[in-house]
Amino acid sequence: MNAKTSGEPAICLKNIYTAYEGAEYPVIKDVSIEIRHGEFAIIGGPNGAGKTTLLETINGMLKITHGEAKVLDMDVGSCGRDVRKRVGYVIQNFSFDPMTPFSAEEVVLMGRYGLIGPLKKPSGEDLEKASDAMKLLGITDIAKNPIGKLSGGQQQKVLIAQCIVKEPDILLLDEPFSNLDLLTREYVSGVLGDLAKKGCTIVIVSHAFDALPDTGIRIIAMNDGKIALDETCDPCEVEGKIRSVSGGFPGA
Ligand SMILES: Nc1ncnc2c1ncn2[C@@H]1O[C@H](COP(=O)(O)OP(=O)(O)OP(=O)(O)O)[C@@H](O)[C@H]1O
Repeated sequence: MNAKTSGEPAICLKNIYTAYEGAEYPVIKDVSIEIRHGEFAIIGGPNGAGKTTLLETINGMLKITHGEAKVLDMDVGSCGRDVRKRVGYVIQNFSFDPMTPFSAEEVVLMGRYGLIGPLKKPSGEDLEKASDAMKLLGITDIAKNPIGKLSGGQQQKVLIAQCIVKEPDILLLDEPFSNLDLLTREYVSGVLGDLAKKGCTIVIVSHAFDALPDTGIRIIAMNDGKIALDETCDPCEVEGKIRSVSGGFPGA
């Protein structure tokens, strides 16, 4: 029985502390949250608050020093690799060398590799799913272009398509809108909202709140490694709520 059928939340953190290797103090401090299947959650808060660190904790990439973390019913500390097979993660700071020897469609197809298995060729179905994901993100016309020679926004759409083609149960996206123009932000946000309606849990770290889907948004605002606010509201209320816990600009 998987987490979806057992009625367990998709993500369940209890009194979690996470520290980077060699660091004296934890970044994430005593965080407890439950995020249900199909929820659309935004993690906000000031620079350095621990938002990326929280995503990487959920994805089993960092050492949990205290507490209990379960994702899709699996213990994150001992089953990180299995967790990552079912979680899509779009990282914040990506950069492709202009000479990277892969086309956009090859990068999208890489999202299927975990499902295909080692040393196996993609099937017709894999190619079809990659093609569908590219259509969904509106990048079919650049499919054959070298990834390193695309614009930042085009590369971002390729990386989102790569995660979608994996058909994950949870999608973690770190500032996915940072390179996208307003209309594209609105469109991609709608795509993510539709995925949530189909049961995929969406967790987005973002500083941009002007193009959220028209659905209940769970806001998790962080400050200094802790949860400062956790509630569900309408999209138009998100920015005000994040501002209310972010404080002023340091030095202002
Ligand atoms: N690889 C690392 N090793 C050690 N400390 C790190 C590492 N990455 C981040 N940190 C520290 O963890 C803290 C939280 O960083 P994190 O990237 O999670 O913040 P954030 O809220 O995502 O910030 P931003 O909005 O600027 O992206 C910061 O104090 C940062 O210096």
